[in-house]
Amino acid sequence: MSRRDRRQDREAPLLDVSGVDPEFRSGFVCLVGRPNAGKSTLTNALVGEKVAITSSKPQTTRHTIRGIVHRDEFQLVLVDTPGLHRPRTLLGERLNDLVAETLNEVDAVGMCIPADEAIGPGDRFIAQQLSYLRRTPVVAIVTKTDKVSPQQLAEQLLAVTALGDEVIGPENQGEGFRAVVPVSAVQGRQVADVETVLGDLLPEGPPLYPDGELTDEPEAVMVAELIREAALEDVRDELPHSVAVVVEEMAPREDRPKDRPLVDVWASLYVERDSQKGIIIGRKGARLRKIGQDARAGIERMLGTDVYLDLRVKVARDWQRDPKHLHRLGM
Ligand SMILES: Nc1nc2c(ncn2[C@@H]2O[C@H](COP(=O)(O)OP(=O)(O)OP(=O)(O)O)[C@@H](O)[C@H]2O)c(=O)[nH]1
Repeated sequence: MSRRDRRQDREAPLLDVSGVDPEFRSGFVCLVGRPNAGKSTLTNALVGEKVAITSSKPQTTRHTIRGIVHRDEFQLVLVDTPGLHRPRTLLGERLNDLVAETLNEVDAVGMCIPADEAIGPGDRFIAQQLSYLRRTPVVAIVTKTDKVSPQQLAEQLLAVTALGDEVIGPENQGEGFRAVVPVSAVQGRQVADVETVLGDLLPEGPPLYPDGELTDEPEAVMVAELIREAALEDVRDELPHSVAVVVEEMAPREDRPKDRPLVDVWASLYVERDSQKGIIIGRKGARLRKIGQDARAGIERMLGTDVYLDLRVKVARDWQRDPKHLHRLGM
């Protein structure tokens, strides 16, 4: 199946494209990079609203969340992947499968490398994986430029170019990085350059989604991410990868006045051990109450309505290693 056929095969909403400029471009771009490289923050900066969840600790982005960048000349559908990393647990292997699948479907890949950290084995590993993508162009994005001096940035740009030439260069039948673009997503510096470089790599085609649509991720998944983020606040060091959230049910409450709708959300927060359950619940339930309040505030902001959140903490022993649990948790 050609890339163009695959694009038509996707369940994009039906659009009236009769008035579209024939030179309009549209397509899918995937940001990859080792954990903490700045992928989620850049996605947010490009899309202009909080769709991907950021955190200061690695590997919080378990779901593939798309943000859509609408411009006059192109529409760029961003796929924010989990950190591409060496598999350790079963969960790790699943993440890498997901990454591999995603990468084969996209029109361009942006490899994020932080400006303030030396290129390491993790970056090299990812670049090697990208060297297997024969046709998809890879752009290197040097992130967090606000954290380094101009001199350090210049050195990093050279080092990144060298990495591209070495790992995906002519010796491996590649052409190195198609471009190397510096950016500070936090300060909004050169975000437009990243957009232009990626937009230029998209094939000609009509918009894939209606204007104004920021993400096609089901709301329940975004709600689960918001709860998970609230749960990890303050305890990231203790429970880095051991929390998963399932939204069991989500529905507008009946019999509400039209101008004051309310959405009921029933969710379960899974941890791996009883001791972790204790941490989440906290002294006399104080932490769980705070998680509930924070998550509810975030969900209300996202949905624009009042929300009632019923949050239960459950133990699913070693869920990261158990395929049945992973399936149940939507992974
Ligand atoms: N100063 C500065 N910090 C940044 C910038 N971009 C990201 N960060 C910080 O770097 C950390 C990691 O950023 P994320 O966007 O969550 O990184 P990620 O690559 O999505 O991480 P994973 O989800 O773990 O793969 C966060 O603390 C961000 O605030 C930037 O342009 N400047």
